[in-house]
Amino acid sequence: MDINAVNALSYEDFLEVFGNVIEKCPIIPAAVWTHRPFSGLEDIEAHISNFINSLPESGKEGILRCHPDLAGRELHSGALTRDSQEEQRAAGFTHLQPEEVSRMRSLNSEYKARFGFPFVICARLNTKRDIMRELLKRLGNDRETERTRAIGEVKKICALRLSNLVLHDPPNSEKTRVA
Ligand SMILES: NC(=O)N[C@H]1NC(=O)NC1=O
Repeated sequence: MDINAVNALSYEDFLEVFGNVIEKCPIIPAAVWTHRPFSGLEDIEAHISNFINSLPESGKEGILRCHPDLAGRELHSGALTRDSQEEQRAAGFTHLQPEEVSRMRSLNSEYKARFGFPFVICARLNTKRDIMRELLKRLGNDRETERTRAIGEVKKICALRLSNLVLHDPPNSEKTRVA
């Protein structure tokens, strides 16, 4: 879909397509829709980022809490969103050894007990080994540093989800090619 097609979407259709670019937070694309017409993919991304930045800390933590655990129980129960399932598969979490599953679950619990929100990282940009190493390292952060870090990862996840939905071509390039 190119940006002209995005700008032509009704509110309902926009939400249907972009509703999960921030995991289980359709209110974010719903708020951003008001800013149409978008000049391109980066413009949508910037509006989403500004909206998130404008939230109080409790709102940012709320976004983090909408994310499922990596290698959590939902991975094999079919309860994940299609996006999350695919991202966790890409990082290698669908084929963990039993000891890796227990390690991830115990680190995830430790992290949640320390910060009050789940550990979030962009799975597509990391291998399972990187993720385990980061989880251990980030456990040493303070809550504010960690909240900021995790929201940065939410934005990376969003950028990749958006790039799967919107063509990078500048507007009208299709028409130019056809002509
Ligand atoms: N907890 C967590 O990081 N979850 C996620 N990361 C990602 O790339 N997709 C997710 O659902």
